Amino acid sequence: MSYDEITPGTPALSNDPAWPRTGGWGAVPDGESPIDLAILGIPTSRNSLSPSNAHETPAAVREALRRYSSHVVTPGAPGRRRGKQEIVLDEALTIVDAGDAVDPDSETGEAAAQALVASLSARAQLVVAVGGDNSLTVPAALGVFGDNIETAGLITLDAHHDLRDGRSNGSPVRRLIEAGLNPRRIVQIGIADFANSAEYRKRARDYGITVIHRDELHSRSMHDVIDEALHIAGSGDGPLHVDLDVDVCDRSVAPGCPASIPGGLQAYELRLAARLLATDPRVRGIDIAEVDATADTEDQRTVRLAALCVLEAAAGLAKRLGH
Ligand SMILES: N=CN[C@@H](CCC(=O)O)C(=O)O
Repeated sequence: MSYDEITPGTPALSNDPAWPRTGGWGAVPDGESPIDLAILGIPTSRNSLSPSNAHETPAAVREALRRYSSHVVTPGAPGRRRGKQEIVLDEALTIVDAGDAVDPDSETGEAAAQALVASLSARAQLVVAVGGDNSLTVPAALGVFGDNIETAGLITLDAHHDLRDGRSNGSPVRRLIEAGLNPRRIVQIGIADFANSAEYRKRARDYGITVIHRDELHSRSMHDVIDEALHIAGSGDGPLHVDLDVDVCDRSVAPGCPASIPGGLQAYELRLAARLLATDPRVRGIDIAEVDATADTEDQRTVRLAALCVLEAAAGLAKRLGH
């Protein structure tokens, strides 16, 4: 679908040279020149517990990115007006699009996706992997951790523990622990009632995972929550990976996620979390999971939120790099 098809009646807007659009980033250049931000698609969907066409989402997110400008006013310290800076992401950062991993639902495809993330991570300050169902978190995180899994940490924004048995979108956190990730450096933000079970809650407790329940987020600022998460996940001084499962959001803003429920985070809360996390230099990878573009029938609002999370990650990275 072209940009003009999804915005009928606004051809002038799409052609305004004074309002350049983001996205459309080039492929990874040959050689070893450094990259600031690398994005790729990891289109997992076949092992999803709920039937999902999440494999169609990376392409939809790329299309949605074309709606937005990369103009950002980066905030100063919380509550302070000083320190604000105005930047254009596409000018401040070297951003590349590495395309999509092939058949990441299969074991060999998952290993190849992990290798692709690892190669990007060796060159880029931050890798953003667009899913795909939540099983993409395994190759995305393992690729980012590389040989440093023993010191690594994981932060999830997710309504679910993802500690199920087997291989699905409900098991990536357990699989990462079994691969060697220390569960005491896992922080799960936004775990929701009526979306998990006593058994999986017990697993989280037994592992020593830090759980910040959805209801806690009503009385704490996102800045405070993210600070705590970074402190715990980063305690090994190793690389951090962030899983943004969009089903942590309220169903009204994330209808394209099979498992989003009423009462979740607002869109701005997920966006703020993405930006704050990307600002920290220990965060080397972020994935965006569980959006099924074909179920996003309202007005593409879930795909648009996923695209904005990519841009928030870029804005956080720009701040990290001093822009
Ligand atoms: N990350 C998502 N986990 C959910 C998936 C549910 C679904 O696909 O319906 C879970 O384990 O319950």
